[in-house]
Amino acid sequence: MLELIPRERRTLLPGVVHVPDWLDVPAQQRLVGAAQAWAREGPGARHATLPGGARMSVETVCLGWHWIPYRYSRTRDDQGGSPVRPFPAWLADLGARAVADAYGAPEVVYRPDVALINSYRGDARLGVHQDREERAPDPVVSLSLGAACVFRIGSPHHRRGPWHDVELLSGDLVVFGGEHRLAYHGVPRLLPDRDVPDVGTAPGERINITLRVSGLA
Ligand SMILES: O=C(O)CCC(=O)C(=O)O
Ligand SMILES: [Fe+2]
Repeated sequence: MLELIPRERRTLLPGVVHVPDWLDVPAQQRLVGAAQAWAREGPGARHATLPGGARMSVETVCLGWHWIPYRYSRTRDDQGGSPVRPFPAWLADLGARAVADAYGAPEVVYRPDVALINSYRGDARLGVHQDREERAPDPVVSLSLGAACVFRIGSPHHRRGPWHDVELLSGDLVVFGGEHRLAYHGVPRLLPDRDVPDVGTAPGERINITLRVSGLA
């Protein structure tokens, strides 16, 4: 169905920008194809295990640095120890365009070297957390593909809100940085009843790609 109410680009909080429909459908299809290939390579995507023993409901594959709750490694230490897949230059270029567009700052230099590709299915969700394993101040880029979701973001200081809840649809971009680089955020639920363009995700699946600058060497 046609989207009747145009969704506006919005600054949700200082440093937090939502750009609806940033990726056109062919670009979304290319990213989904790449995400599926990454998720199949080597030991593949996995449900990471939290320090308390709980298994995350999202399935994740990493590029550049392997994220294990809560650290980065060059090797997939919770999957047999093979080297993490390299971070592709084209994805860094896409990240740089995302930050420049979101912030309206073409001069900004942004060289991400980590990607987390999360697949959400069914009741999968992501509890509120900070992205704080990085050692660089650069923003986080988030690209949404497939099923819609509620994305929740608040302040860097309060784990329990108040929250800004925003619906993310396939093709949407969110950038969070500046004074909200360490904001608590999460994905409380998918919105399975929304129409989804045919971008190649499995039925009901949402894929999110987050790009970050690790600051690690
Ligand atoms: O799926 C999303 O939109 C957010 C993902 C996220 O916060 C993360 O991977 O750290
Ligand atoms: Fe996050």
